[in-house]
Formats: sequence, C-alpha cells, structure tokens
Amino acid sequence: MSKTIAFIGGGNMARSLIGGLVSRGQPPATIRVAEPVAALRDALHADFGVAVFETAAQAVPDAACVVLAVKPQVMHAVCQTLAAQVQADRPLVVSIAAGITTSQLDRWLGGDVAVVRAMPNTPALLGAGVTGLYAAARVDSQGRADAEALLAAVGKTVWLDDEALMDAVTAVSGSGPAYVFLLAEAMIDAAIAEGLPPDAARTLVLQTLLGAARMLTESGTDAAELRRRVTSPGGTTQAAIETFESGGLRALVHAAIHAARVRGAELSAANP
Ligand SMILES: NC(=O)C1=CN([C@@H]2O[C@H](COP(=O)(O)OP(=O)(O)OC[C@H]3O[C@@H](n4cnc5c(N)ncnc54)[C@H](O)[C@@H]3O)[C@@H](O)[C@H]2O)C=CC1
Ligand SMILES: O=C(O)[C@@H]1CCC=N1
Repeated sequence: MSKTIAFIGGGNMARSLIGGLVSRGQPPATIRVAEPVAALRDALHADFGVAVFETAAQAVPDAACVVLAVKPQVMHAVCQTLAAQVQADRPLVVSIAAGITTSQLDRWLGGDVAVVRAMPNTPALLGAGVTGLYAAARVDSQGRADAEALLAAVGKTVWLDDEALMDAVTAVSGSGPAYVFLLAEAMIDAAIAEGLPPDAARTLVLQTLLGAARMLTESGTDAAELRRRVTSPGGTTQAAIETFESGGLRALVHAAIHAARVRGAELSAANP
C-alpha cells in the first residue's frame, strides 16, 4: 500500500508494523507516526526514516489510512481528538486495539466511518506476522483491499465475517507470541536447572523452537503426527509428554486463551 498511512501511537505493535512495512518496500515518506513520548518518536525516525509528530492531529491530515495503535483504555479519548479530521478527510481507519469494536470506533469518530478492525502480532517486524481482520459494513471493496495490502505486507492475513470472533483471534494469535516466549523462558530455566551452561541452554532451546515451528509450517504434517514421530515408545519424550498431560497442559492452555478472550470483551465493555 503506497498511500499515506498515519499511525496513532508509536509503541511496540506500531513499531513492529512500521519496521515490517519499511523493510518490505513501503516508502518511509508515506508513513507518519503520532507518538507523545519523544524517545519513541526519535527512535522510529532514526530506525525507519518515517515522519514523526507529537500529536495525532498533526499526523492525520491527508492520510489515506489511519492506523489506531494506542491502548484500548485511551482509544475513546484519542478518537475524540481525531473525529473532526476524520469526518473531513474520510480516511480508511484501521484499529489494532484489543477488544474495541468497530461500532464503538465509528461512534467515537463521529459516525459513518469506514473502520477495519485488525489484530496483528509482533512477528510482523520480521514479515512473519499473522493478522485477523474484520471489516465493518461501511468499508467498501477498495477499503478492504487497502487493509489487506497493509497487513499482508507484514505476514499472513485471515478475514473473519463475525466480529465477535476477533476477541478469540486476539487471544490466540495477538497474544500468542507471548505464550511461545513463556515456553522458551521455562525451557531455558529447566535446561539450566538440569546443569546445562546458560549459553548452551539458550541455543538448544531457541533452535529447537525455530526448527519445530518450521516443521509445523513447512512439512505439511499436522502437529499431533509430528509429535508422535519424536515420541519413541517407552523413551524420553514419552516421559515428558506424560508429565505435561497429567499436569493438565491442554486444559491450562485452553483456560489461558479463554481468559484472554474474556479480557478482550471486558476492555470493550469498560469503554462504552
Ligand atoms: N503488543 C502487541 O503484541 C499487540 C498489541 N496490539 C494492540 O496494539 C495497541 C498498542 O499496543 P502496544 O503497542 O503493545 O502498546 P504501547 O503502550 O507499546 O503503545 C501505545 C503507544 O501509544 C502512545 N500514545 C498514548 N496516547 C497517545 C495519543 N493520544 N496519541 C498518540 N499516541 C499515543 C503511547 O505513548 C505508546 O507509545 C493496543 O491497543 C493493543 O491492544 C495488538 C496486537 C498485538
Ligand atoms: O496484551 C494485549 O492486550 C495486546 C493485545 C494482543 C497482544 N497484546
């Protein structure tokens, strides 16, 4: 997407998206970022060459697409500061905020706004993200194509017809990288506890996760079968897997993802 994009919020997720877009050929001159924290603003300009502004009102004029990348808790207030400009310019608005619905955003921005709700994740920085997308009824085919181009530049996209499912997307793939990072922390800690030197523990765990993720995505074989192929009957893996299963790992993962989904709905309800 080579049209001008204004990011409102230049924090962790905006940084991942901007880094991914620029490294995939989006001209930095077409990206504007509003971020009140000077250090973040300066780093975005230094690292990616994008134009940076202190306030949203400075970044939005003439942007074809406005990406709302602030925390859900401040979204209502931020939208109120943008409503007049959005009503005047009619940009495509893409929100990446957890929980906040397209109808809330439309209302906060003054009504009759083309809003796409997107849930990306931080591997976007490497072009290895995945984004769930939902378009409100007001978004036309060009708006959908523009949102698709924006997020497809930084990874895979999955469109949903039912907005209620966006909280589940958030719980699975938006938050999901953190679950893998937690697993990595736990495996490294365990490896060190079993006597491995920290550097060796780190290399063994990180390359194992990378190799396993590549097998999952490149082998055409499902996760359960790949797991079976590692698990020799009566061997070491079986001992570990039985420990995970008897400890309730599957139920725990489900409970964690459910808690994240419920939290998304709470974030929406807390911002009527
Ligand atoms: N971090 C992640 O992995 C993901 C985050 N998200 C969503 O992205 C949004 C941002 O999350 P993060 O980047 O993690 O948070 P963050 O706190 O790193 O970034 C938010 C940024 O917005 C800035 N900000 C606050 N008020 C502002 C205003 N009035 N105008 C412009 N900027 C303002 C803050 O200074 C901060 O740098 C959230 O709504 C979150 O739900 C979505 C997918 C993944
Ligand atoms: O933790 C959060 O609320 C955000 C949304 C998905 C990832 N980070």
